[in-house]
Amino acid sequence: MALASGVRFAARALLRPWALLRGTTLGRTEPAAGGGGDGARRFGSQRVLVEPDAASGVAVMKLRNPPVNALSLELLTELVISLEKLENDKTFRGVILTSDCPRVFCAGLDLTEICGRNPAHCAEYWKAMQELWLRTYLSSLVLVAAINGACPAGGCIIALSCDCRVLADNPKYRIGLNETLLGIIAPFWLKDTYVNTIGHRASEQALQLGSLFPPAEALQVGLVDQVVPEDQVQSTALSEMARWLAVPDHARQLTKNMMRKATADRLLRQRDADTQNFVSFVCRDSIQKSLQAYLEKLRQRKG
Ligand SMILES: CCCCC/C=C\C/C=C\CCC/C=C/C(=O)SCCNC(=O)CCNC(=O)[C@H](O)C(C)(C)COP(=O)(O)OP(=O)(O)OC[C@H]1O[C@@H](n2cnc3c(N)ncnc32)[C@H](O)[C@@H]1OP(=O)(O)O
Repeated sequence: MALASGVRFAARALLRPWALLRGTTLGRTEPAAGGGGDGARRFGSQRVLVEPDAASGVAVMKLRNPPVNALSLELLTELVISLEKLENDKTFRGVILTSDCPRVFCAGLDLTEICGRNPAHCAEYWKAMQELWLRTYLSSLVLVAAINGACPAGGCIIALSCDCRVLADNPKYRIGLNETLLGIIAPFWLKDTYVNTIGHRASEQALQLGSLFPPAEALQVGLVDQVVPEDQVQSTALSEMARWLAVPDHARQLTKNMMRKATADRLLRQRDADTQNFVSFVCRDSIQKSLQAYLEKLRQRKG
């Protein structure tokens, strides 16, 4: 698809400067425990584990950046690269995104990447965040989020950019965009994604209040498509995947593109300005103070 290859090109251009990733071992392939043939070989990187099943054309991609899968620059980069690898391999038609960390799907932005960092680092970090969103939101693959833990803010961004969301029924696993409670603001493209998913009024309310929805409410508002017992998240995600894969790829992909292109284009048109806004916003003294205070609170709150 022309758009997808355009984004792919942009991703490659953007990714080049990150070649010197700290401690990254990309492209490693190893047999899965107890696995045998090609379909059981897994690959990935330090922070993203990919379990491909060639027979079904579905890969399970697990975030593993303990303790809470905070979106560090490395994790963002490794997610983009792993997804690109699967997109370039015609064997694969779908990806299930899930967490390898207990109780947390993804804690959102790694606040240590934007607290006390210089503007150049914050800019590099935000570009990586934009890239992951563009890459997932416009992916030609079917993406199903198997949300097996808490899913605030940036975690919710990842889930929202998938085609379908299955959430484990545990009251501790709340999902939503809680940015305002940290004294920060969701960027326009994230707001757009929220509105596209749950509608204008519900987004207006949830964004201002920084609502984190427990499973039943998340289902009711349309933030997730299914809520199931924790031990059925993976199997339900696979059933959902089968439903989406029953549709011919070209028709589904063109329809996805038709539904999402305008939202993505809005960011593509003003990506640099969005980065500058982010940097000047988070580097303000007052915002740095709120982020530091929030991090401190998180560190003191145990259990
Ligand atoms: C006017 C101009 C406008 C311009 C606007 C432009 C741009 C907009 C600006 C910003 C947009 C940002 C969009 C996205 C934002 C985000 O994602 S912000 C991050 C939000 N995330 C959260 O609020 C989640 C915080 N974490 C938690 O609530 C919990 O940790 C949990 C995920 C529910 C898990 O709980 P639990 O299992 O109990 O684990 P702990 O709380 O004990 O945490 C373990 C350690 O992990 C550290 N940690 C947790 N979250 C983060 C994080 N997000 N970043 C970094 N570190 C994190 C926590 O401090 C613990 O560390 P220690 O073990 O104590 O060292």
